[in-house]
Amino acid sequence: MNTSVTSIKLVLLGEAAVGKSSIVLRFVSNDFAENKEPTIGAAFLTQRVTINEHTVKFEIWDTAGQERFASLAPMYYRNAQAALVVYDVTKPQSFIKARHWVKELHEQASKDIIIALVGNKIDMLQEGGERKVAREEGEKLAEEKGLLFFETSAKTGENVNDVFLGIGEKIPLKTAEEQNSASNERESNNQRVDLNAANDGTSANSACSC
Ligand SMILES: Nc1nc2c(ncn2[C@@H]2O[C@H](COP(=O)(O)OP(=O)(O)OP(=O)(O)O)[C@@H](O)[C@H]2O)c(=O)[nH]1
Repeated sequence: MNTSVTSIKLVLLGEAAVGKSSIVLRFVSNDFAENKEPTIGAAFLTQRVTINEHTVKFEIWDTAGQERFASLAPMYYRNAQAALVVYDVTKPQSFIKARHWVKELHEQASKDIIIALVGNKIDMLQEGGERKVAREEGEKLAEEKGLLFFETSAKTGENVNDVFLGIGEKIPLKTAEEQNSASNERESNNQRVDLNAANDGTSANSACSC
């Protein structure tokens, strides 16, 4: 069995209140909060999972969706190996915003970034909420742009783990030596990220004024 750990730097992007932090909370703590406070700046959390007998450590940057924080996003996606672009299936405007994020990532992020398009809050459809973004619209965008596609509910947990496992399965699992040299390279490119990453297993809400 391969005992090396592959770290995957992953960023979440999407309009405010689509459920980015809730998806992370479900994945990391298997929990949900009805009235979650908006993220300020960004939050950092980690979670380890086993994929094909290999340990993968997700280093997760959960960015704030509010417009006033939009200029900070490049700092978080610049060296990311994976991104979740999240929208709310009951909010068409959030799907338009998701399209913009996909375009920006393809123009500005690492050329081999793995992107998952995630339509969240599908539980609301069972509770009388009206679907405003058809599943086919999401699938079409994902197919056109080469993205993974999922519909999720952070509230019930439906498909949330599958998003992360899907990403983990797409990223080549590295040997320990390759992993060390990749993280050294990332360290020199982005010291701020790795300073925060030292807080393994904790979450940090960092109000960033940079
Ligand atoms: N019904 C339902 N509500 C959800 C779901 N995910 C999140 N919410 C609710 O939607 C609201 C916003 O969720 P957040 O996780 O804070 O959204 P966010 O995208 O991180 O928001 P910002 O931090 O402002 O960018 C909260 O009240 C959550 O409880 C879901 O899957 N279903």
